[in-house]
Amino acid sequence: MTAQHAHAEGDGAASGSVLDEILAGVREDVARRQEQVPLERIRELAAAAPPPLDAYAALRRPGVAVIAEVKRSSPSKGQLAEIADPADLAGEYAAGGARAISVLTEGRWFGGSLDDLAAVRAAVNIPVLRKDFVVSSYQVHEARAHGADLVLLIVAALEQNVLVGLLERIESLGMTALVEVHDEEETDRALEAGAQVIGVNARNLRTLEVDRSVFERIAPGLPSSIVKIAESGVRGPHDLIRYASAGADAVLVGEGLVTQKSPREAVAELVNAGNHPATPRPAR
Ligand SMILES: O=C(O)c1ccccc1NCC(=O)[C@H](O)[C@H](O)COP(=O)(O)O
Repeated sequence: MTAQHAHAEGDGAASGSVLDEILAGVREDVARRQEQVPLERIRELAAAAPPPLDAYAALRRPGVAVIAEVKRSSPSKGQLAEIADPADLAGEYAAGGARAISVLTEGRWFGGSLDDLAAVRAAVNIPVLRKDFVVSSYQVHEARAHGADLVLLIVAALEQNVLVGLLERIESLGMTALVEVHDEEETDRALEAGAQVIGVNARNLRTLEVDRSVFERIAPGLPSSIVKIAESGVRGPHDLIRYASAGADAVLVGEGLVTQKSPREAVAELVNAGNHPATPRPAR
């Protein structure tokens, strides 16, 4: 099945197999890259990279932080935007006041790459997230070697012992893990694993539908020390304010930015809403 198939027919999503299909492709791609650049070499490159930025501190600063995503396409929507120069887009996001940049590095479904990550890293001085389907420590070292400060871990994609191991590996390299959940059970697993930054993704991985109320259900139960990120479904300031009312420290936004004529202005609008005195602040 292709990304276009899932978008056009919705069948892969309904069958619950989109995540499995993505993971199968990711495993093949990682194995191929590892043949070209062995683990030992990628570890050396990671060790030689400039030190990571403190993403936890950046996302805890006052106001609702905007994490702006470099997103070309997706299983739910197919192609969203031609992004010829991800570094330029990231520069626009940063100029608009984004607190961090998310870079999708998965190639088959999202049209991303590690080259995108490296280009964005070189262009901005704010934390950069490797947003991918990370299942192995090789990918964590790759992330660091290409300048990531944050790495996404999707609880639904990982056995608990693997989640714990990857989280520890990310932290041992000085990076921050953004641990993504979709329901209460995954949230318990994220907390048990020791996550400090939790993203509640409103997009259901089976149906690909966005349900913003999932954040409203889960976020209030999270300890105040946890950075709470609302992922997906922000189409304008009204969605940011809705998530802020439920305790969001940050929102992660893709489609709502890449489809705008001026991504810089679109980010600035969200940032202004996040800083507005009337916008609720998370309880600390
Ligand atoms: O975007 C998708 O269709 C998708 C499908 C399956 C797994 C992940 C998917 N997206 C990754 C993301 O989490 C989003 O890119 C991110 O939260 C931004 O969402 P949005 O602002 O709604 O583009």
